[in-house]
Amino acid sequence: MSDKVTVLVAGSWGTALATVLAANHSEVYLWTRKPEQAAEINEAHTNHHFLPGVKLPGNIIATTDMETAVSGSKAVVIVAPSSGVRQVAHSLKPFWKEDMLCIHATKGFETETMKRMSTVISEELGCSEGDIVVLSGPSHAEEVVRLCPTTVVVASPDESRAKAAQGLFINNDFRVYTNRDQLGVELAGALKNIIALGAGLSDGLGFGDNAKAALLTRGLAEISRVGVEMGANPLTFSGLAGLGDLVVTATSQHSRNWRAGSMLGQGQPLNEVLDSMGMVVEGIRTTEVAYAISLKLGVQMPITDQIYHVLFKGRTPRNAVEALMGRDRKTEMEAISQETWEQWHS
Ligand SMILES: NC(=O)C1=CN([C@@H]2O[C@H](COP(=O)(O)OP(=O)(O)OC[C@H]3O[C@@H](n4cnc5c(N)ncnc54)[C@H](O)[C@@H]3O)[C@@H](O)[C@H]2O)C=CC1
Ligand SMILES: O=C(CO)COP(=O)(O)O
Repeated sequence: MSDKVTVLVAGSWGTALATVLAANHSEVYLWTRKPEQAAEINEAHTNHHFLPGVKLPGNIIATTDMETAVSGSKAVVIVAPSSGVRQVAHSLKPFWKEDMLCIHATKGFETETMKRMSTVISEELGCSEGDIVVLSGPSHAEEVVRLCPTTVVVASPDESRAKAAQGLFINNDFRVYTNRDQLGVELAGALKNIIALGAGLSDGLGFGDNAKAALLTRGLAEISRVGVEMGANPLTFSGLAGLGDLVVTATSQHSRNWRAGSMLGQGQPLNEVLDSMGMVVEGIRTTEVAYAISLKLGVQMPITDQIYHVLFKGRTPRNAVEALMGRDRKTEMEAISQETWEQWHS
């Protein structure tokens, strides 16, 4: 069987995952819609806008032609921003074969439909949601390409597919765990970006480590609360896709979500912040979706609620903090519903 694998799109994370795959496989095709970017990757072996100063392995072959990228491949990894995943999966469909493994590494929802990425991709490919494997966890592209030790999780209810994805990516620098909870892993990866925006806001306002620890802890509580309500395994949220990714995104200056939050906290307007980033900040659109989900399910997500009002309703970050600190007195264990508590203690 061919040792060719394919990554669909050449942003920061797609290119970084291509470098991991290039260490394990003879040919890695990297698809981009931009001819000048494909030429740069093939000729100079760089992708300077997304990963400045990084030399890419010579066995990464960039192309703008989907058929060339996909035909004969044993696995396709979709790494577009959530807003582009449906379009990319749609373009993939004519060349898609059922025996190809499909993995995605996108952290977000489709805003218009509030659907998860595995749902969107399976709709376009005409396969079952469980056939898609999600790759997530604490993994900044900038560190992965420097071969800093990194751990991620690959999740699918179909364990054989999760194991196949593990086999594709794992090496001494990039350790991969499997998990069956595709739903929980996808929710955790998307929702942590909201809390990372909040941590950036807090730092931008000049608050300290206490505030950030509170945001991370109570943020994880609301992510777990809504995740469990939607059917995820509570333990997923203390794993790599949950706690792990929350910590790395909310505390690292590599994080676009943290950086955007920090600029907002310093008083810059949202449109200026987004113009200056030049890369996707998934947490903005995810905040809209999570806010709508929390209203629809009647699940309290107080931090998400405040960040929604700061981003879209003109509330000042300081007023948002006052609102959070002035909430009714609570018991900490409301993080888990009584029903879930009883289920885990019966
Ligand atoms: N950068 C990172 O360290 C990590 C990113 N992620 C996730 O990976 C996803 C992608 O993020 P990045 O690569 O960082 O974004 P990026 O902003 O670095 O690159 C996005 C790329 O997608 C392309 N693109 C956008 N829409 C497209 C479409 N419809 N068709 C074709 N190409 C399209 C853009 O031209 C750009 O090249 C996001 O969901 C992000 O949360 C996950 C883990 C780490
Ligand atoms: O998900 C990430 C790291 O695991 C990347 O986060 P940002 O999109 O905030 O850079």
